[in-house]
Amino acid sequence: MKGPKLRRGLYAISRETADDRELVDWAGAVIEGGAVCLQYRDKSADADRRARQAAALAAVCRTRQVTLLINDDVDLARHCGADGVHLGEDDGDIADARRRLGESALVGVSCYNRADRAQDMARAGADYLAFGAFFPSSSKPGARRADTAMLSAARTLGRPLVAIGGITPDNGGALVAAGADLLAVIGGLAGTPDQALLAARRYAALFEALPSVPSS
Ligand SMILES: Cc1ncc(COP(=O)(O)OP(=O)(O)O)c(N)n1
Ligand SMILES: Cc1ncsc1CCOP(=O)(O)O
Ligand SMILES: [Mg+2]
Repeated sequence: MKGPKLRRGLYAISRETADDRELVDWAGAVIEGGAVCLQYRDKSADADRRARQAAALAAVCRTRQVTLLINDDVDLARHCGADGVHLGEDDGDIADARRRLGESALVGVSCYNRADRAQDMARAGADYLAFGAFFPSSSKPGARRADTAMLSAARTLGRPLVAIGGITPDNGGALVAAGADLLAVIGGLAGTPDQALLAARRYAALFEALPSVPSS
């Protein structure tokens, strides 16, 4: 039996910060603005900070009933009680993550601009397929680029689709119209908590304005 469900909407990804309070305030603001899913993404080698911050986000997300995924790190996801993990092509496989996290864990994967990988990952049981970067991203300048045709084609795979990379409230509508179920955003949610809240509202509004694209 599957546990947490992935809702359609804004998928907010954290920026790295040494300031725990700033991270928690940001999380509260984007959730208030309508984010349905959060990802803790910290590529630092500071294991104590990662454990502390992931636990803090887990507490916020539990209280607000928002899905929490951890980037890259299955052990951290298990220790903090997150709903699951996000895995890229070098971050381990779905079956191993499920063995370690349990059957009900959510496991989302990066597919970049690769239709073959998306098909393989859908077969392997990914809970969502992420494509991108759709636009230049200052958070990940070297990210491979994808186009909206990939999203439309991936509707046949029957999995929720996530779009990432340089997404703003102004360019995100085209991705939702092309079939994205979630928009994953880092830089567009930067700033003070008030700024993050207002930006989150604008992303969330894109999903209210546009119906979900049926799987073909
Ligand atoms: C929702 C989402 N999509 C893609 C990524 C990128 O994952 P990956 O390619 O493993 O790169 P890093 O984020 O680990 O640098 C993501 N994190 N989240
Ligand atoms: C992690 C990642 N993978 C592809 S683009 C990207 C960064 C997304 O951040 P932003 O929303 O600031 O472009
Ligand atoms: Mg990764």
